[in-house]
Amino acid sequence: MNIDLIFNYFTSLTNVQRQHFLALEMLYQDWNKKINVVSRKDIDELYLRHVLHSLGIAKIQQFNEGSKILDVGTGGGFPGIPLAILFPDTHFMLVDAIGKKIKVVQEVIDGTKLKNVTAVHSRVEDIEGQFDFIVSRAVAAMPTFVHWTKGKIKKVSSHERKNGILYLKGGDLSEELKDYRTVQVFELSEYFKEEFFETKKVVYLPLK
Ligand SMILES: C[S@@+](CC[C@H](N)C(=O)[O-])C[C@H]1O[C@@H](n2cnc3c(N)ncnc32)[C@H](O)[C@@H]1O
Repeated sequence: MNIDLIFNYFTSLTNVQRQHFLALEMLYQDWNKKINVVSRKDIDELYLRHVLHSLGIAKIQQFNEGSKILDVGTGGGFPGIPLAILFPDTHFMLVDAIGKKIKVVQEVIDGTKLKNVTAVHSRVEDIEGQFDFIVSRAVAAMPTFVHWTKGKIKKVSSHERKNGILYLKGGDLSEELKDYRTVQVFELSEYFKEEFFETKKVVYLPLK
């Protein structure tokens, strides 16, 4: 596995952040044997396909100290765990409807001793509270996702960019996004040169 990918694209990490990123390899290798949260093929490319991909959101949006981020349908912790390592002063709530996935996320939180992450076993529709941004990857088409997360984004922004959804998506999104006039699509190939990112994007949908 190639941790250098992370260190080369994020050059100002502290020692603690580097240790956290390094720890992910063992934790996911171990836990994935017990509870499958990452496909067998992908686990060998954890740093590329999961960690660096998750961090693509940070190339578009940096999170302020004290802000609150919700990761919907986090599965094994993506994109929430890598982002929580990168932004230790921001609070992340990671939610998934499947308990055994949240079990793995909790083990990763305990194993890294991350203090700024809460893992919650719930459908997102049942989550209370409001967040600055909602992040996600591979959970639902945008209309369904917007419906599920309605009312969960704070109206007042503490970032220059308006609060909203930051969603990792791939491929042709013209049909899926055609009804959203304010949506912005950022190509991750502009930030990461690996072939994996050729079709990968961050979709930003500001709160109405
Ligand atoms: C394909 S997985 C993606 C996992 C992770 N985001 C990733 O990219 O590796 C989709 C996840 O969304 C979760 N999910 C689907 N609908 C949900 C809902 N309404 N509330 C919470 N989690 C949900 C599923 O349980 C599943 O773990």
